[in-house]
Amino acid sequence: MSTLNENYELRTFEATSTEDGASPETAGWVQAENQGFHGARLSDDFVNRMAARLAKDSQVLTGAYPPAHRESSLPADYPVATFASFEKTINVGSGRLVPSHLISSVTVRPTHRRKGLLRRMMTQSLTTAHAAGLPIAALTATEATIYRRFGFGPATWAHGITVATDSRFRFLTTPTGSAEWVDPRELVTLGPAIFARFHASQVGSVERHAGIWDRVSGLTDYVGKEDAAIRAALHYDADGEIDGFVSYKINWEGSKRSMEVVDLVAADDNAYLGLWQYLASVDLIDTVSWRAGRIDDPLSWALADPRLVTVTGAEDWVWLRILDPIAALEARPYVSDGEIVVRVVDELGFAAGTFRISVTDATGHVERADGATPDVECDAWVLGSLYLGGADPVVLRAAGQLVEHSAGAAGRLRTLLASDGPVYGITHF
Ligand SMILES: CC(=O)SCCNC(=O)CCNC(=O)[C@H](O)C(C)(C)COP(=O)(O)OP(=O)(O)OC[C@H]1O[C@@H](n2cnc3c(N)ncnc32)[C@H](O)[C@@H]1OP(=O)(O)O
Repeated sequence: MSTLNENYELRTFEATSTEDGASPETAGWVQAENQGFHGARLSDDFVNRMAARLAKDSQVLTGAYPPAHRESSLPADYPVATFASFEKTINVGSGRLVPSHLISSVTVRPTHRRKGLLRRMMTQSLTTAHAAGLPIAALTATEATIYRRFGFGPATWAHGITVATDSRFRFLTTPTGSAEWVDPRELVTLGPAIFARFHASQVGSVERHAGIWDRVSGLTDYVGKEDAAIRAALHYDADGEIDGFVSYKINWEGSKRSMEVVDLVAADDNAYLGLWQYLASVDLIDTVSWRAGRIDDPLSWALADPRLVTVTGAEDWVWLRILDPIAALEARPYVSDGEIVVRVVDELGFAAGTFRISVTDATGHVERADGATPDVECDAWVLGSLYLGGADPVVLRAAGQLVEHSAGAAGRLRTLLASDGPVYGITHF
């Protein structure tokens, strides 16, 4: 790798916003990050709003600044590369919420790419998180080819679905409760408590950051404009307590009328089906699409005609990186007892070594076993994919990404790392 990137100054600072607005450093970083994702130039008001959101989550921002600023270039406050990290919890099963290092906003200006700036910012950030004792790092990726080299593996997935909501839509068992329209802007206040219940119960869920609520409520789109086309409904349980919401947009294209779900959060299974009942009850609509459907979707099992649900796409969602295998593997729950020795190869070193995982009475004990013969061997990114139980070691062995040193070991690892429920999440960051 070229050492050209060493000429750049990396500055790391907390996102800062006061009553007077964003600090100049934060404002420049926000503009640069937005342009890195090909966004339109942002108004000062929206930059201040974004900065306030980043500051609310104590996001730590890194910018790369070239050694010499060209007079005719963008302002010197605009870094040529951006990187953000912040701490949130991930549900690793049985309601266990593990503090995690979330990485976001990774951009490098095209005129400065492939000089190792991403590698430098990533290595620095992971080293800091590891030193701080965070067992896991996580991100959502624009491209699936970037992050394996840094030890991240896909760990949760989503299905794009389109559901026919015409007169054939009928549940085998009717969910209880009812739905009611709400001003979508209310979701900024009502949404977080509903999400907290989802998050506490769903393995694979990532705690949400403050910026999400502006978008799902239509308060601001990606360039700061209000999206007044967003509509929303709440779901109430049989006792009248709010237990779910959906926000959505309606598309009219000639005679085709469809709805697109922006966000759907349910505190439990009944509320989930109740929200679909509501969506299917909207007149003049033929289909409802959602980018973030579950892989194991109860919807198709609940419907009299499961063929109403069409899977239109499959997407990797959260990518995990194990920073501390012992802490991470002891933090998650186990559904069966057993023992296995795993060797992890990690170019960056954080997860490298041989580890014995012993589970007794559903409690995991993990220790270094560097002299022991491993049962299986894999790269750090594979461990990230296996960690929550959403990926199958037997399939990874078939793909040539997990090596079995003792017969049947991939199958034993599958049993040992099985999750206590379908792995899924609805947080993009
Ligand atoms: C978590 C998130 O925020 S996801 C968002 C990612 N950002 C984007 O998609 C915005 C557009 N793209 C970019 O800004 C840049 O091209 C980035 C951030 C993807 C890469 O930044 P660069 O500084 O060019 O990467 P850098 O030079 O450090 O490359 C590091 C390694 O990744 C590889 N790499 C970089 N970009 C890509 C890519 N898009 N696809 C595959 N490999 C890549 C490089 O070849 C290099 O490999 P090596 O070190 O193993 O030889």
